Amino acid sequence: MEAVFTVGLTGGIGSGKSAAAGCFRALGVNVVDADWAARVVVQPGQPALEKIAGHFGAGILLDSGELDRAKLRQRIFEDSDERRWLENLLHPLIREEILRALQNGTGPYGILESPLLIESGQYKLVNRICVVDLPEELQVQRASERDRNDPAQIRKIMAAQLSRNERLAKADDVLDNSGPPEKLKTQVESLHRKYLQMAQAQR
Ligand SMILES: CC(C)(COP(=O)(O)OP(=O)(O)OC[C@H]1O[C@@H](n2cnc3c(N)ncnc32)[C@H](O)[C@@H]1O)[C@@H](O)C(=O)NCCC(=O)NCCS
Ligand SMILES: Nc1ncnc2c1ncn2[C@@H]1O[C@H](COP(=O)(O)OP(=O)(O)OP(=O)(O)O)[C@@H](O)[C@H]1O
Repeated sequence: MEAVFTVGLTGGIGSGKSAAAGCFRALGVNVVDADWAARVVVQPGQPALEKIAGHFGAGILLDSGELDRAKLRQRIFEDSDERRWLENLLHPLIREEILRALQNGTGPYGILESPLLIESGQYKLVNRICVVDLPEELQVQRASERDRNDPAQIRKIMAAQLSRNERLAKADDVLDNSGPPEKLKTQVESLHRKYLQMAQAQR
C-alpha cells in the first residue's frame, strides 16, 4: 500500500495541539490523535488493562472496570520508573493503533497529533514535524485552567516531556500559539496549502 503523506503535529501539554488539529480537520485532513489511541488500548477487555491492574493493583480500576486515569496519572508522574513501565507496555500498542488509523483514513494527507511524537519514536511514522509553540508559563496556565489541575502537577508532566528548545530544534514547521485562536487558524491555513502541495508532489 502507498504511504500517505503524513505530518506529525506535536507540542507539550496544553500547547494547543487539539486546537490546531481541529483547524486541520475542518479543512478535510485525516487527523489521528495519539491520546485517543492511548485510550483505545486500555479499554475494558484489552490485555493491557489487565496487565496494568496486575502491576499497580486492582485499586487502579474504577468500580465500572475502567481505568482510573486520574489515579494512574498521579502515580506515573510521581515515579519515573512506573512511567517507563507503563510506556514500555503501551507505546508499541499505541503505535499499531495509530498505523491502522492512518492507513484507513481518507483526505489529501494525514496528521498524527501526538504530545510524545519525538520522545516515543513516533516521528518515524511521519514525513515532517510541525511543532505548536508557546512560552512555557503560558502552557502551564492554559493546561491548568483547562484540566482544573494543580500547576505543580502540570509542571511534573512537562518535566517528563522535551523542553521547548529541544522540541523546536526538531521542527520543520512551527505554529506560534502565543496569540489568540484566530492567529493560530490563519497559520494552519497557510501550512495546509503547503502540505497539499507536498502531498501532491509525493504522488
Ligand atoms: C496516565 C494517563 C492514564 C492519564 O490520563 P489522563 O486522561 O489524565 O490524561 P491524557 O491521557 O488525556 O493525557 C494528557 C496529557 O498528558 C501528557 N502525557 C500523557 N502520558 C505521558 C507520558 N507518558 N509522558 C509525558 N507526558 C504524558 C500528554 O501531554 C497528554 O496530552 C494517560 O496519559 C496514559 O495512559 N499515559 C501513558 C500513555 C502515553 O504515553 N500517552 C501519551 C500519548 S502517546
Ligand atoms: N490561542 C489560544 N488562546 C487561548 N486559549 C487557547 C489557545 N489555544 C488553545 N487554548 C486553550 O488552551 C487549552 C489547551 O489547548 P489544547 O487542548 O488544544 O492543547 P493540547 O496541546 O491539545 O493539550 P494536551 O496535550 O493536554 O491534550 C485549552 O483549554 C484550549 O481551549
